Amino acid sequence: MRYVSTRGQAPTLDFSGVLLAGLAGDGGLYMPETWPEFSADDWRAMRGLSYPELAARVMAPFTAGSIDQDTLLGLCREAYAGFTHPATVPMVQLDRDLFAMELFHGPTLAFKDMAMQLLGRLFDHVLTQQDRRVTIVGATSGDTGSAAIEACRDRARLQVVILHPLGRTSAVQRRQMTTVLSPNIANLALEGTFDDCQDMVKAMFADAPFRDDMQLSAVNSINWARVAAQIPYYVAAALALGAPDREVSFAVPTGNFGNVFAAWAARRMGLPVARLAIGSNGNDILARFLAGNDMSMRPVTPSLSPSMDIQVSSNFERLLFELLDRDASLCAAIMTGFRQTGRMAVPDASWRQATTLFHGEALDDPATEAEIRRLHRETQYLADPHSAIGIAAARACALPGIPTVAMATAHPAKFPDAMLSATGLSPALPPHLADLFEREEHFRVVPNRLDAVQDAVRASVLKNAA
Ligand SMILES: Cc1ncc(COP(=O)(O)O)c(C=O)c1O
Ligand SMILES: N[C@@H](CCOP(=O)(O)O)C(=O)O
Repeated sequence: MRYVSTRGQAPTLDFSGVLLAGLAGDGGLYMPETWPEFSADDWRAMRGLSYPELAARVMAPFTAGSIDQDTLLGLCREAYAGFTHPATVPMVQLDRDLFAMELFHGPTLAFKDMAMQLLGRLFDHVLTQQDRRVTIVGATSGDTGSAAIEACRDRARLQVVILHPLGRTSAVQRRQMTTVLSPNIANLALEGTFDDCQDMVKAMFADAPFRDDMQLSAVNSINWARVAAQIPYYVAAALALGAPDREVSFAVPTGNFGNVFAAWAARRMGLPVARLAIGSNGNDILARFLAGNDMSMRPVTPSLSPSMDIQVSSNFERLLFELLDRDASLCAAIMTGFRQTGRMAVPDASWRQATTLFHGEALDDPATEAEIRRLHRETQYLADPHSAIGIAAARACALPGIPTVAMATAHPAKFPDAMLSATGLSPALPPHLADLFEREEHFRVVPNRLDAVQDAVRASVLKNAA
């Protein structure tokens, strides 16, 4: 499989190339040159597979030409062996046609482990083949960082530098990152928002001498491999509910648009998906877009669901590229205009097309807390603030007779204050994290300036090389 940039000016690459490149050289995002499609019989043949087998089957067309199928299956088996639930991604029935798929049974208790546990191994495999080292720079609003650190710690060919927004994650999220003291891990606390962190990552990629000198790579969902590894659990959910002989809908708490774009990709590959409901917090740019084609940036406000405190949803560019029938120069022009004006000029026809599949629902903090409380009272289910937003979106956007699966993206113990305030309960961290608050923390505060961040990245690479 070859990959093309959404902005049309970068060379096409194979899967290994895309994995290591992260962001395309023209600032765009890599997309499969053509979409693989599975027939109804292909989907039926996947029923009964274990999760690692299913993941390898679904991802095989994307890695074809770079990674052979046996190797991919072996990596998938290793990646999901450490998940604490035997089903890897169990589903809980909340109502007659409403289910929650729990994606948080990996080591860092959020859905990011689903892709990151595989990505760490894919990086190791490809870098060993090519005898190379890379520096991973990542931006996190709370969960990507710890999942990347856990997946990449102590890997000799990887240096990992994670930027988080100072004071804007939960204490559990921050400590999951900053208490990992491995020499190949560095944590930078940026004086800014997650969007600033993400902009820094993109700016470092745009600085070609720096990018080449540091051998930069990415683990955010701007890296296609992240999105590809998030597709299989949508397939698992749909098959469990009767696909391909029955339609399903998904509801996804959304920030950077990577998770819900994986659902879109599953549909594009032939999975019968009726509706995609997007849940947002008060940072509701995507809900405003779907309601009235208003994709205009507003200042980010901290919320009970900090991982979704995002205004620039990077993966929206991938959907836009498709909505524009893959017109890369128009896509590039719209994205450049967005960064210049803070408003994205999506053509009306594309917006209308998006609204035939996507529906948005935004919950402010009081509504999020009310949803957590209601769920607990009526079903005894403890949903973290992000998952609760997804479940509320599922209820608001459900189609009669079609089951909706809401993605439960984080364990409630990651957000103890919100859970306590909503339910009076504070779920315990699992045994491997029980002493998290006694561990030593290490991170460096950096000003919101590219030169300061680049200096810190360079210093961490030199320190580990010494
Ligand atoms: C717990 C949780 N839920 C939802 C999201 C939003 O997912 P995405 O950024 O893929 O839209 C995130 C962050 O990405 C998250 O950490
Ligand atoms: N919510 C994320 C933000 C980054 O998203 P990604 O999927 O692009 O890595 C986080 O928790 O860090």
